[in-house]
Amino acid sequence: GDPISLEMTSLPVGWEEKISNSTGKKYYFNTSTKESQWEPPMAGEKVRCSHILVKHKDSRRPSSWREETITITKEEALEKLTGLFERIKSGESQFDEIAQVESDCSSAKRGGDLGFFGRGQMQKPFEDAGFSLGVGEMKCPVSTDSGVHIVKRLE
Ligand SMILES: O=C(N[C@H](Cc1nc2ccccc2[nH]1)C(=O)O)c1cc2ccccc2s1
Repeated sequence: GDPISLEMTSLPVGWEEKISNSTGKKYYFNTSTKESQWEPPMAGEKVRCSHILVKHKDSRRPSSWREETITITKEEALEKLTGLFERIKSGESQFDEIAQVESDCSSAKRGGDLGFFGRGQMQKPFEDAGFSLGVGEMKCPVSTDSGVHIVKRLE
């Protein structure tokens, strides 16, 4: 039969090893995020999520680009969040358009896109939601010290 080609796959999917033209040193390039880094990418599993955050008066930092001092209660924040979630589920509005206008996270500028993250990088309830979702799925509400979120897994 055909010779079996054994390819040593030590890099996570989407990463390539390259040689720097200026230094001749090895570096690593992510073909989907276009990120490059000198250290080999952690082989740990990663997910890419976007989110919509509604902060409230008890949030860790009750301030955002939207509002200097956030005074709504957690209950009011949840009511706002579920209203946004209904608009997204009904197809009335797109997730990224809502995030750009309504999210209290600075990622609002990127339609809520947080990029890729591995375990141990985000607050635990958010991480657990991100790693429990299938690609394209959403979870609402997810509560962290920052406020209440709609989480959507992108990759
Ligand atoms: O922690 C952030 N922003 C905080 C709010 C916040 N708290 C979070 C908790 C979990 C996941 C995302 C979260 N965003 C803020 O603006 O007060 C991040 C902003 C951005 C922007 C781009 C990519 C990653 C991140 S993480």
